[in-house]
Amino acid sequence: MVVQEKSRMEAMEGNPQRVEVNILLLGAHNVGKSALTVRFLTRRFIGEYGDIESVYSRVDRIDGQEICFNIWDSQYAQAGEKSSSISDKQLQWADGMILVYNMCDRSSFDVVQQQLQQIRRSRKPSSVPIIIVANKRDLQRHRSVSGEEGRLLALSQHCGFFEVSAAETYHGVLLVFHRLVDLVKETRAIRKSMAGVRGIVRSVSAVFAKKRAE
Ligand SMILES: Nc1nc2c(ncn2[C@@H]2O[C@H](COP(=O)(O)OP(=O)(O)OP(=O)(O)O)[C@@H](O)[C@H]2O)c(=O)[nH]1
Repeated sequence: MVVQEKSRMEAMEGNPQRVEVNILLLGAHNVGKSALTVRFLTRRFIGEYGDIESVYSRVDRIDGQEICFNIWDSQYAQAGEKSSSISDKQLQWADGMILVYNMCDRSSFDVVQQQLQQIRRSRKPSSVPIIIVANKRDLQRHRSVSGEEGRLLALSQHCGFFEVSAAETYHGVLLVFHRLVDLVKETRAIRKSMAGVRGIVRSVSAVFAKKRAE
């Protein structure tokens, strides 16, 4: 009996389940969405990136659990192109989002605020974890958005916040993706327990309704 319990515990600790997490990268043109994606996937910064919108995958083992990152590196439409709004397909697909701006370009910070508003209008607040990323930290001597402003926006919108340089370091970028996975897992756990509570409330209500009818 004791042996059985031990092997069950070992199986749980080894957790063979693979967790899939869909991450959508948003933000204005040229802020470094592809650079962050490529840095995370390959550890490299290659300098120039094509204009292809794609979904990439990478599997990592975090705390003994296999995590499959699916990353949608979106394209921001430039002036004269089609609408730059986030599509319903993107909103439905994403388990978590990374909103990127270039700390040296204030207009890209404005785009993040607009995109946040669009997300909040289309989904229930706090239903999707979001991390705001100020990129190009290596150029911070030219910064036009202070760290304080970024942090305040993140606080007011219940988002995570990081300042990174896709050009300079892999570690900071890794932290962003791993933090988002933690938030997605927390959100899923909350949803699951809420569903459990709703189920109990429904059963109790049904019992009382039956008793009243008798
Ligand atoms: N100095 C510096 N340059 C960066 C950094 N991240 C990206 N870049 C450069 O910024 C430019 C735009 O990077 P991309 O990753 O293509 O930007 P994007 O947001 O994917 O752009 P779109 O796909 O057009 O929406 C490229 O020339 C990159 O080399 C960074 O952290 N520091």
